Amino acid sequence: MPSPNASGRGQDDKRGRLGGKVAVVTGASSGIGAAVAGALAAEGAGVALAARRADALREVQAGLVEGAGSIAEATDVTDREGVRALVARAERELGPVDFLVNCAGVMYYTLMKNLREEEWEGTVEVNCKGTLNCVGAVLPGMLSRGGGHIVTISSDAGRKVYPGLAVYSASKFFVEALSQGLRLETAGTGVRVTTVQPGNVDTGLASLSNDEEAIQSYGEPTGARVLDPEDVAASVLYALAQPDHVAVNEILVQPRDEPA
Ligand SMILES: NC(=O)C1=CN([C@@H]2O[C@H](COP(=O)(O)OP(=O)(O)OC[C@H]3O[C@@H](n4cnc5c(N)ncnc54)[C@H](OP(=O)(O)O)[C@@H]3O)[C@@H](O)[C@H]2O)C=CC1
Ligand SMILES: N[C@@H](C=O)C(=O)O
Repeated sequence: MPSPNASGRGQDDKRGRLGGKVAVVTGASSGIGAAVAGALAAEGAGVALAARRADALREVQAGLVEGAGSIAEATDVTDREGVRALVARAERELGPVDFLVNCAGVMYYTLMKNLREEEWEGTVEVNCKGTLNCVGAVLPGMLSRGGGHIVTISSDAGRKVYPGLAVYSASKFFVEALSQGLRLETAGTGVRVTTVQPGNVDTGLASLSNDEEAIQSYGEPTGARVLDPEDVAASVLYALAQPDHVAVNEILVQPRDEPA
């Protein structure tokens, strides 16, 4: 699905803070990923949008500002070869990948005693292995070019475990540990690694849950004004738009009235 305005590196170099850069954004079919794709395109980056739902991706792509090159590629992040194909296409049609923004994720409110083992497994597959697949697909190119930036949407649940979200929290602790390790190992190579840790955001994420006992115990909204996906996209943009010598390693961004 190339956009009519798909363009390679260089054509928009002077437009926006990210002109001439190329980003792969996973989870771009909705919520935070869609907002990130929009924010990066508005700053002049070429964007490869990835998620499983092709129609939803196309809709997000159609809403991007005119002029930014983009592609939309139906991708399941749990499929390592599919992720490699996504990155290969992005490089072919947009240029070498400067930014990976890992937004694909799932979350199920569930109590451990209720043994929702398929949900446990799905969480590990998407949030942990999916993130690894994406990192693995871009890291060699970034290292060989001496630069790149990997941003992962973690969670405030990557800093503190929430009841009803034990496996989800574990998956976000995983991405925090992975990102810390990657950051330490790539220091001096030009690669930057950031985690963004949002609190509650107004997206459809919570609608995956159907363990009523867990939802009633821990998953009901507090009534506080939560974040919009665009608030999280602004944090991603802040990290990506820093001067070369600056690394914004972690950003905790929560609703004002839901500190944790
Ligand atoms: N909403 C919130 O309160 C918070 C969310 N987060 C994190 O933000 C990220 C985005 O979630 P959010 O925007 O809220 O929720 P959404 O449900 O709107 O977005 C989730 C995205 O992940 C994609 N996705 C899910 N499974 C796969 C898969 N196997 N392969 C590729 N893409 C997949 C979905 O696309 P598709 O179905 O088309 O594949 C969708 O685009 C998640 O990592 C979540 O943990 C963190 C803190 C708070
Ligand atoms: N806010 C977090 C958990 O409660 C999340 O949605 O990741």
